[in-house]
Amino acid sequence: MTKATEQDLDELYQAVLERKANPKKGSYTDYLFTKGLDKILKKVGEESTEVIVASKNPERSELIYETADLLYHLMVLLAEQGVSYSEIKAELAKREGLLSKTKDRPEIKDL
Ligand SMILES: N=c1c2ncn([C@@H]3O[C@H](COP(=O)(O)OP(=O)(O)OP(=O)(O)O)[C@@H](O)[C@H]3O)c2ncn1[C@@H]1O[C@H](COP(=O)(O)O)[C@@H](O)[C@H]1O
Repeated sequence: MTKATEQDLDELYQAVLERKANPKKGSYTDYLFTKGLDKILKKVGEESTEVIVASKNPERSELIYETADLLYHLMVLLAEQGVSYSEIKAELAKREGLLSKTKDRPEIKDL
């Protein structure tokens, strides 16, 4: 468990999964699961746009806020679609291996 002032993505994904397994009245996460995939996709789209807009604002706090919103909605999407966050981490780890092998291969460095 990270300290109370931080929440990592594993913990966030677990909290979202827990809410899916045990719906709670008044919970926004429960509201999204009840509305279903199209609503979740709409939120992912909106939050992605908000990250783009925030990136143009010199005030970094807006980008931090909108990125947190996007990551949360992505975790809800993964849970809805039955994809675990561990699978995303495994995919990233595979790429790390791939990219380290490309270091001596300038012709594929842009992969
Ligand atoms: N990390 C989040 C989180 N980030 C953002 N949000 C919610 O996402 C919504 C985004 O705001 P918007 O203005 O875009 O959406 P809205 O207008 O309220 O809703 P829509 O009408 O667009 O559906 C807000 O209601 C936020 O409260 C979150 N809601 C929950 N979590 C975490 O999810 C877990 C489960 O929480 P509950 O949802 O409270 O059960 C806990 O760990 C929470 O910390």
